[in-house]
Amino acid sequence: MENRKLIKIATAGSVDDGKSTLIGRLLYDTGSLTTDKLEAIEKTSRQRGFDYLDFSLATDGLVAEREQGITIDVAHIYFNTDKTNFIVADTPGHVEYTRNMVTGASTSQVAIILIDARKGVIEQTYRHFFISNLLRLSHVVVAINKMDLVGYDEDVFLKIKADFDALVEKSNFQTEQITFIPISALKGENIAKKSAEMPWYVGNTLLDHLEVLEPEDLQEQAFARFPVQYVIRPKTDAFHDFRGFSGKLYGGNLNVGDQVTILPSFTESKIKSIQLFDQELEVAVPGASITITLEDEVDISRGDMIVKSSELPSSEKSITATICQVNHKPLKIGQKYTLQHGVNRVLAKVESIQSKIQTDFSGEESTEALKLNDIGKVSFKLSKAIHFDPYQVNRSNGSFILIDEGTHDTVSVGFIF
Ligand SMILES: Nc1nc2c(ncn2[C@@H]2O[C@H](COP(=O)(O)OP(=O)(O)OP(=O)(O)O)[C@@H](O)[C@H]2O)c(=O)[nH]1
Repeated sequence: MENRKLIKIATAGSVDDGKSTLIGRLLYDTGSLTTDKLEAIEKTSRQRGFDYLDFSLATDGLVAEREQGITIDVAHIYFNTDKTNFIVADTPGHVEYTRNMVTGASTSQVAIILIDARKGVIEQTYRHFFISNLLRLSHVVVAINKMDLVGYDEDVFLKIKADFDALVEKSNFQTEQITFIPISALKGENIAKKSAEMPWYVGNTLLDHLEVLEPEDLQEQAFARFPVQYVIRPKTDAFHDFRGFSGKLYGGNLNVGDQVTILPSFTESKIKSIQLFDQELEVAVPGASITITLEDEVDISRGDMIVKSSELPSSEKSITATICQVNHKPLKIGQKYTLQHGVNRVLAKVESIQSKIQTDFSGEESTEALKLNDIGKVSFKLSKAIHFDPYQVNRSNGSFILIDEGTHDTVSVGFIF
């Protein structure tokens, strides 16, 4: 199997900063646009009387997807270079940007925060950076766009960089890397080719920078977590003893012979075999969709989690989490929701709202309710324990959604720290 790097990117920008244009330009410069699409862009640009190609048209007509039961406009756009596959989660900037960005970014490793060179750092830039921070995106690229409209002036770039640096200072953000790149998405300056207009900029082009990133995959440094998706019990006699547990492995490796604990029963056994399609493995790595069998006959059902006995997660009936409210109905103290953690569902009652967090880094304030797009710290009592890791250790095992029991709508996304 070809082993190409996969980089997942979240884009964040305010209305008209040029997000669509940038994505279209990346598609164009990597040869990822179909001839049909390119012809349509050329035709529409001509009709509109432009003397340039309007790449913002490239992402038009993409279907909105449903993610985790949230009706939300997140389009996943794919492009690739010789070495790397990229997925961009494109979320509209204008409406409900917090919930859109949270959803789009929660599976990404890299955030591109767009800033209009004419406007500089604005309030929404704070929010975008805050969310990148909250979701632990390991790399942030600050793309200062529309440099053509400020005469490709280095001083404009330096001023915005200084303002952003001041924001980083205020935030205590432990990012691995923040990179500033002056670009013109429209003209293609510093996207795939180095700009002759900005000789003062000595760094990489955006595409080169994205290609050399080695985003630390949080999952790979964590503990092995294997939520069981299916229990396989073939009926034929030949396979009488076979009982396989299928699912996707998150976190660390699992090996044949590992002593494991099955949650929530806390029963112990040993891994007898690991299969990947029809291949027998000694070791399974994170991200692999595998079927495992155990030495003992253990009662396991969908939603149970198999972990190494030496690496147990936290098991708690009371949790405190950072919540982003993604529904018009506010979250209030005393309310009950269905909390979905992986494939498991438990009842959750809001015990207290500890604070609402200001996304401009000005601090926290007390509140009785969290409204749409608010972010806050909330404590819950659960009907049953969930078995979780902190989000910074294992993203999938450290996050959850809250579902309204009446409407079945997702009302919040939560991250346990
Ligand atoms: N001069 C110049 N104009 C740009 C550049 N990038 C984008 N634009 C223009 O800015 C306007 C907004 O660009 P879009 O790409 O539609 O912006 P957006 O951020 O996707 O906007 P929303 O879709 O509303 O979120 C369009 O008229 C673009 O042609 C740039 O680098 N230079």
